[in-house]
Amino acid sequence: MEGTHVDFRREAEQVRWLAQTVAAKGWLPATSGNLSVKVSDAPLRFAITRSGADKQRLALDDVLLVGEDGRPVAKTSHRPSAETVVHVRLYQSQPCGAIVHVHTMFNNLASDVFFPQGYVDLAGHELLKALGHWEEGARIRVPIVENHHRLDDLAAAVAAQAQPAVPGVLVRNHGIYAWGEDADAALRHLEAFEFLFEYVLRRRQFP
Ligand SMILES: CSC[C@@H](O)[C@@H](O)C(=O)COP(=O)(O)O
Ligand SMILES: [Zn+2]
Repeated sequence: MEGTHVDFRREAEQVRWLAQTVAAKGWLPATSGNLSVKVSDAPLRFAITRSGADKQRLALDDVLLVGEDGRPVAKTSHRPSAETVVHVRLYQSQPCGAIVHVHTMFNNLASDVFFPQGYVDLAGHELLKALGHWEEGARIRVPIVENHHRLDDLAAAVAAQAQPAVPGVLVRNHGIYAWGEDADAALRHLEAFEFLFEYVLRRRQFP
């Protein structure tokens, strides 16, 4: 089969590292979430978790190489993540090398509470620097899209709202897609978003 020779061990190890790191935080409950690391741009190839894998115990074998059609490049008995199409659309539209999708309590709450206004407003926080905003008075809006049942629609909605200056898109009562230039940056962005969502929600309890 075409492409079976592609060596993606380094990217597969990065996916496993990301998955285990994020799973240890409790951010991938009940086999939810999916994670990927780009291997090449032309043609687009990336390493992604298989569908239904428990990321706490992810093996290298649970990471598949897929192409821009979202299908495995080589023969495998596993299916790639059901949400692979979202990763495809993000790689095609954003300058990024890794994508993490997680379901957490605070990103679900934030996506629900702020859905009517369409975004989560983040301002006045030191941790905005971790999202690349070093300017004084930094303020960003993290977009929230509907949790479309059809994954092509979900992918289109996420890609339409994605922007390089805000490396994440929330999906209503589902989770977040966050990305970065590499695995370290994607994890840093995710950690910053999760901290800030928790802060914004907890802050509402005080006058
Ligand atoms: C197990 S519920 C979560 C899934 O429906 C989905 O949203 C998800 O994030 C994981 O899908 P997957 O196909 O395992 O990558
Ligand atoms: Zn999901």
